[in-house]
Amino acid sequence: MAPLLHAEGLVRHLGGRDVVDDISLSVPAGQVTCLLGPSGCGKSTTLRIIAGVDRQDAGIVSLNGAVVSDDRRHVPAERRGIGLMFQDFALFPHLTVAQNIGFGLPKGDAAAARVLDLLSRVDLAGYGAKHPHELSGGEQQRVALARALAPRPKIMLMDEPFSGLDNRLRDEIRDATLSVLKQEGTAVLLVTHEPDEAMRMADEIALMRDGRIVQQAAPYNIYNAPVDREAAAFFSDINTLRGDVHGALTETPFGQFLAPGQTEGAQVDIVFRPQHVRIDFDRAGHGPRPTAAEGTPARGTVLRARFMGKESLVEFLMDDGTSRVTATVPAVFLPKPGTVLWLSIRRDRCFVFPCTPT
Ligand SMILES: Nc1ncnc2c1ncn2[C@@H]1O[C@H](COP(=O)(O)OP(=O)(O)OP(=O)(O)O)[C@@H](O)[C@H]1O
Repeated sequence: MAPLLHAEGLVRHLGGRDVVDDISLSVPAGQVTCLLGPSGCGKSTTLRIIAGVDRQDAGIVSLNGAVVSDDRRHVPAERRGIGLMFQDFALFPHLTVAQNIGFGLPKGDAAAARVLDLLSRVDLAGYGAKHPHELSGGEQQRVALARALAPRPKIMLMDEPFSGLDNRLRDEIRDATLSVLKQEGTAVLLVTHEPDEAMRMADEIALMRDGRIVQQAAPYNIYNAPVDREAAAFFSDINTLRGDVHGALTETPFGQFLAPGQTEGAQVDIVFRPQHVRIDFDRAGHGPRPTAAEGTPARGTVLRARFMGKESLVEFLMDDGTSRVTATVPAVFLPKPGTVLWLSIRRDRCFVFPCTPT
């Protein structure tokens, strides 16, 4: 089946550079895709081009199998059959909640029934006669969602739709929004700079950097098979051990790692997340035995330990005198600085990348 949204080779020059630099992207029916990346990487510009509120310098946008924008054609935003939701919900202050939701619908019984149905779906049954100023931020967000969904768009384009909300409310509203979008079967392209939000919402994440998509995959795959060190670091803290390649192997305090495809003498980074480090006590200068899964353990000295709420973060200087490793441990584990402990790392959770500047 053809994707609902397909963008091919999008380019946008702004301020003397390509802020969108050859973006290609597809969103299938009913699927949530998150455009994720740091501030300024070009997410919003990409979304605005797809919405039709900005125009690309090169590339094609197709919706439902029909080209809506290329170098000759440009269907305006309001005729693309898309739902739009931006950071500021921009409800009409002088209209009631029901009038806001029904704004884009032809007047009639069907519209009234659709408004009532949406009010109950977003858990605001009975709120139809209120005005936006009488609602909390979370309630206003739900009205904006209902308004965008009212004309039954096949695709919703959302730009940081939860960023104006209180932290405590955000998770709840994200889940509720996702459930309404899934019930309606709407495909979604959602822009966010928060990895947690993308992991929570997305069927697929398109990770952006400097105007390009560097990796597009399901959340599990993007987290567990990042394309490079920066992609790994975008989702959590990471540890990096740098080493030289000799005979396709790299020596580290945790034994040798395979560095396939790397040239002799090149530098590589062995990257792993703090939650994949296991800590053992020192037994008169010995640690645990090496295992196939965890490889050779290495000894380190605690530099600092901090309690972070759900877990503790312990930083080590390894016995080689230069490598530093951070481990996260569930609950409270606060060894004193200077304590000697042994660390093992999950070999299947280590990534070997060509060295990039830190
Ligand atoms: N009209 C413009 N003129 C010049 N530069 C622009 C213009 N609009 C955007 N930019 C620049 O293009 C880059 C990409 O902007 P964009 O808003 O798409 O990024 P973003 O990834 O959505 O960032 P954020 O998460 O901060 O919104 C930024 O560096 C921005 O300063």
